[in-house]
Amino acid sequence: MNNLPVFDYEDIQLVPNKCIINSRSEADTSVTLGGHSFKLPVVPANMQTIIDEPIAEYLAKNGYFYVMHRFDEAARLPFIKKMQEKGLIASISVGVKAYEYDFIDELKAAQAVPEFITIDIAHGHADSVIRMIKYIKETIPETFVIAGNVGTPEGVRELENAGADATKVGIGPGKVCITKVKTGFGTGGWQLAALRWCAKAASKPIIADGGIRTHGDIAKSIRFGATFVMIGSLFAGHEESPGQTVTQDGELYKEYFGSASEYQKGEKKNVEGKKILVKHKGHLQDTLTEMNQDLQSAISYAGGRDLASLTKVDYVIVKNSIWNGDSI
Ligand SMILES: NC(=O)C1=CN([C@@H]2O[C@H](COP(=O)(O)OP(=O)(O)OC[C@H]3O[C@@H](n4cnc5c(N)ncnc54)[C@H](OP(=O)(O)O)[C@@H]3O)[C@@H](O)[C@H]2O)C=CC1
Ligand SMILES: Nc1nc2c(ncn2[C@@H]2O[C@H](COP(=O)(O)O)[C@@H](O)[C@H]2O)c(=O)[nH]1
Repeated sequence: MNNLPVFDYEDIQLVPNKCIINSRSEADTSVTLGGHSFKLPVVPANMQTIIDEPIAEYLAKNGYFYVMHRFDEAARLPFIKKMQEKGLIASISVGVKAYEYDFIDELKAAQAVPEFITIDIAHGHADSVIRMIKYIKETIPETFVIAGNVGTPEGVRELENAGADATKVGIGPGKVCITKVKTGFGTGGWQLAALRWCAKAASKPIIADGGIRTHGDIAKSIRFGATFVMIGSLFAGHEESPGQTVTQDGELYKEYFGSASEYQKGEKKNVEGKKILVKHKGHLQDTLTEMNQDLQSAISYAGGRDLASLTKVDYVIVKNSIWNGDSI
């Protein structure tokens, strides 16, 4: 562990290879998860200020993966039914409290089995999560289970061994996360190295969660072992984003708060998240389109035609020098 190379997104640059395509539009950014193909290896975070039902429906209809948040518990069953009636993928989140076991039973009884369930817990390397993975797999085995979050190879292995179909890596690298300062723990500041460490132990897909600040970080995540990346802050500022719109000094902003913030919890207990304002930045589809183009360009620099080409490129560690004082 003490010999583990420690770096984060801003410390890494990928090294270009000879280009083999004639146009970036030839590069294929599609990815498969749970037997379904998606346009981009990117999923908006399952947080209340990032995703709501209209966004989920938009993403599913347009070939993008989504994970609905778990904070409107009663809405989940009707949501699954509505999506499936429309022929769309149902992808929801659950916690680990006792009533969530009843909810899984309810899904089975109602024959409303979602294609994807994400077990969404701060400290996912836990017996409570292992029990829930096993219960879902016993009760509704056809559901693809994503479990997390973890930050170590042991965490990945234990959740995979319990039956998780994919694991989510990232403890505390999020933009509205305060876990690292409140507890002293996590992968904040070395998320990319933690991803690499975890990916080496994984035998199933990994979703890198938190800390993505630029579109180039998506390519870097894939280089270091992620199949998907989960992103909050870059999706928080859209016209469609569910967060409250706020005007300050004549500028438009959107609220973005942590799932463990007091704004989410409604009380100041075990708070590990905060609220920030994110600059309003137009429409969701514009960001998805730009991410797609940037990832196509990354694939061309990797010297390939698809995401697999990113997984083998060389890289250099350039400690904190990527910005060189620049900004986008
Ligand atoms: N990715 C990340 O770094 C983090 C993400 N979050 C997000 O915040 C939300 C709330 O998470 P969470 O608090 O887990 O959800 P819940 O409030 O639903 O807690 C789930 C269960 O786990 C218990 N629990 C929570 N944290 C711990 C812990 N550190 N040790 C032992 N038991 C624990 C809780 O009990 P009790 O509350 O009594 O301890 C509760 O029974 C989630 O959406 C999560 O993704 C939060 C922090 C970090
Ligand atoms: N420590 C906390 N982490 C949180 C909280 N709410 C969400 N999250 C995690 O952050 C990512 C999004 O990160 P970003 O850098 O892309 O903005 C999200 O998917 C969760 O894993 C929280 O309250 N505390």
